[in-house]
Amino acid sequence: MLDAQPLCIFVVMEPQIPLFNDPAGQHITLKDGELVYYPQFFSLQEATSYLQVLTERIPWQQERMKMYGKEVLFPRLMAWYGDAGSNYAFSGNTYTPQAWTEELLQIKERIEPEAGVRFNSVLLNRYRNGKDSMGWHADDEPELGLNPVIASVNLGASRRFMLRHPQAGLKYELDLQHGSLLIMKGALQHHWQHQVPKTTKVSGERINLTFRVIQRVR
Ligand SMILES: O=C(O)CCC(=O)C(=O)O
Ligand SMILES: [Fe+2]
Repeated sequence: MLDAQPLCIFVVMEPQIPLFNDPAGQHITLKDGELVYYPQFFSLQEATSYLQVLTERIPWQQERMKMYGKEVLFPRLMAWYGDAGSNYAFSGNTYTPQAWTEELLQIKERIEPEAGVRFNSVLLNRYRNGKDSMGWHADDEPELGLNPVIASVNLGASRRFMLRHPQAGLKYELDLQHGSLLIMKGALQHHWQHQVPKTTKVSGERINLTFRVIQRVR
């Protein structure tokens, strides 16, 4: 049984007011995967400015997916940016990237030295309030290749990020705060799933950016 007797490792990050950026990363070694969490990767001012600019300038769309033969709306807004050709297929759709904006390129260049890879695309998700969410999944599409490095930038309301390793019965959770960076790497996407559940505790907006390397450019 998947969720029987999970070994619960529970981490709650202290809420902090990041006036200055602090690039210190917390290395979290999990069975079959690795996380590096930088609670204050961007300063409060930078993070707030990116949140505002992205909220206003990105042509956010509510996409549809097929679920059990029915068309349903994703419970969040999305956008896909990247190098020409870095098409990405998931949940029954293929997304063609829009050309990089200045802000997205700036963020990409800031995080690449930490991630140690050059990203060619980014998926943007906008959670309008606590009712918006993302269900359990792994970022294990063939385009992402073996052991992908995925860098996740968080702006706006803190949301709980939950991970589970169904085979080993393990769980791990952390709150992703405004201005933070989470790097997922190693075999994580092949063994762990993650989600951002709905919550009644959050009413504010949140934008998450997951920078990725799409390997098979079509
Ligand atoms: O919003 C988040 O923190 C998670 C985003 C995510 O898992 C994804 O875009 O694949
Ligand atoms: Fe994901």
